[in-house]
Amino acid sequence: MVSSPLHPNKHLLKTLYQLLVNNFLAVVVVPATAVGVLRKAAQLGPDELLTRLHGLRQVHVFLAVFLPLALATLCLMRRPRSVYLVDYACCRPRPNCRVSMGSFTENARNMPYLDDGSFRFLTRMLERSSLGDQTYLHPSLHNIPPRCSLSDSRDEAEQVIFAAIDDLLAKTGISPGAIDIIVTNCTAFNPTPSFTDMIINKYKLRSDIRDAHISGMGCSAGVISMEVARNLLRAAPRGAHALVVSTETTSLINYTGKNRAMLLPAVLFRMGAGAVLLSTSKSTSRFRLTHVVRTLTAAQDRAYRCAYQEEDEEGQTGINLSKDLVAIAGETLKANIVAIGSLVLPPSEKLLFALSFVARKVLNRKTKLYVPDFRTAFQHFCIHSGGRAVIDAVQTSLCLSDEDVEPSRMTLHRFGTTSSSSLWYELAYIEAKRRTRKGDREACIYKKVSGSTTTFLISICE
Ligand SMILES: CC(C)(COP(=O)(O)OP(=O)(O)OC[C@H]1O[C@@H](n2cnc3c(N)ncnc32)[C@H](O)[C@@H]1OP(=O)(O)O)[C@@H](O)C(=O)NCCC(=O)NCCSC(=O)CC(=O)O
Repeated sequence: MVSSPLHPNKHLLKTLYQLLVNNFLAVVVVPATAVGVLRKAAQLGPDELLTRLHGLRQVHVFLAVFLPLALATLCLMRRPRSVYLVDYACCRPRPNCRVSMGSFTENARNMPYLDDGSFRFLTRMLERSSLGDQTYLHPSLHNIPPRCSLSDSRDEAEQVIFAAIDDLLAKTGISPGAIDIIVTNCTAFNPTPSFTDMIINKYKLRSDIRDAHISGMGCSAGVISMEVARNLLRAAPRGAHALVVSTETTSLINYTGKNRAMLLPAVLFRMGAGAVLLSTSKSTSRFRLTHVVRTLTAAQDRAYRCAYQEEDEEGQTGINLSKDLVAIAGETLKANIVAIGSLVLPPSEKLLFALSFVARKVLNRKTKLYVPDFRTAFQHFCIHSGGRAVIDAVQTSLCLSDEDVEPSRMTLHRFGTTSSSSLWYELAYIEAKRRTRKGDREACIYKKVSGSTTTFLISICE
């Protein structure tokens, strides 16, 4: 457990402080104003009050009522349309794709390109990875040596994408013809025709559909897809539907060299996909999307290179996961937290943060900056399960409990790193454990290649 429980007295004091600061208007301002008005009225007396009321001109009364009402209406009309999540589905790959630790190790032992040192590194990392015995890899990667042809990668993409969409259509009962927008994302595999064309062809979607595919943007591309779909929906007629599909093909892990940093993806990445239906209609929706907050640090060279597709010294292509990745994720998250905090934290946490910030600036640079208690803003956390060390780093940065990070650890254990779709597996885990209630808020925190952290918040309106 990262956060230790507070002493009962301190806990009571903190609860009182939160009640007072978070309800400052109701507890202090409103009663103080009411007392002031009543005292003034008592001083004036009923006759003087009536005379003053009669003295008010009609135009003043009209302006006092009409202007605030007109302003409030204008603000409401200018607000962007709310976007809702109708439902989501995760692909569970076919049983023949399942890969146990034993078979992974056995296969690795027989891979002609792995020398003893690389084999020992791979198996040691696998033991330390927290992955379980039931993750999935496409059958082409069970081969010795692995087959990684275009048709194998296409087959893998079709398997996971169609399984997730079929499940989503069955859950929501929506007909494919009612889909107006499709956004897909996959970092490593971008064939022609594109993933959106593949879906349009399979489900015979309408010819006036709007589509976009996002590639090369790592694990947070799932959230970026949601943002793109949300923006397209806001411009579409009311009640339109957007389908978002996030996946990663495991062909990305087919590296046949000896560079340790490039062998690591083979340990962590596994098959998976998530499909999500969004709409601007609230009637059948289960969640409301609230904010998407992005912090991009790709301008910094260290962050830019932390997950880098390249050729090694022998010309073998792979994704190089830098040892700096975890530290950079932590640093980026801190910057991201300031942006999220200003949007979602209650005034009590903002005040404590502001006070510690001022104390640090004015009094002593060594004063520790207060880490806001994000559990006051969210009930659930879906932290990208990009590796045990990534989850550890976020847990420590945000002072989260073991229970808060359990969905991420369990998703890593059961499905491995499924990249951009891991969020949907985590949400499914939380729901399967019946931990969600109406009004709960969830924070989905993603770290993507080139050093950006994307945070994406959803609230449940089920
Ligand atoms: C791989 C691990 C499970 C191993 O756990 P450990 O507790 O054993 O880790 P550790 O730091 O002690 O390291 C153990 C050994 O591995 C080596 N090692 C660790 N990370 C390495 C790397 N990136 N490249 C090369 N070697 C590496 C260390 O040098 C050490 O070697 P020696 O013992 O010989 O000195 C963990 O380090 C982990 O989860 N790392 C994060 C993986 C990651 O980058 N995930 C992001 C995926 S990308 C993603 O999610 C998408 C995106 O970002 O967009």
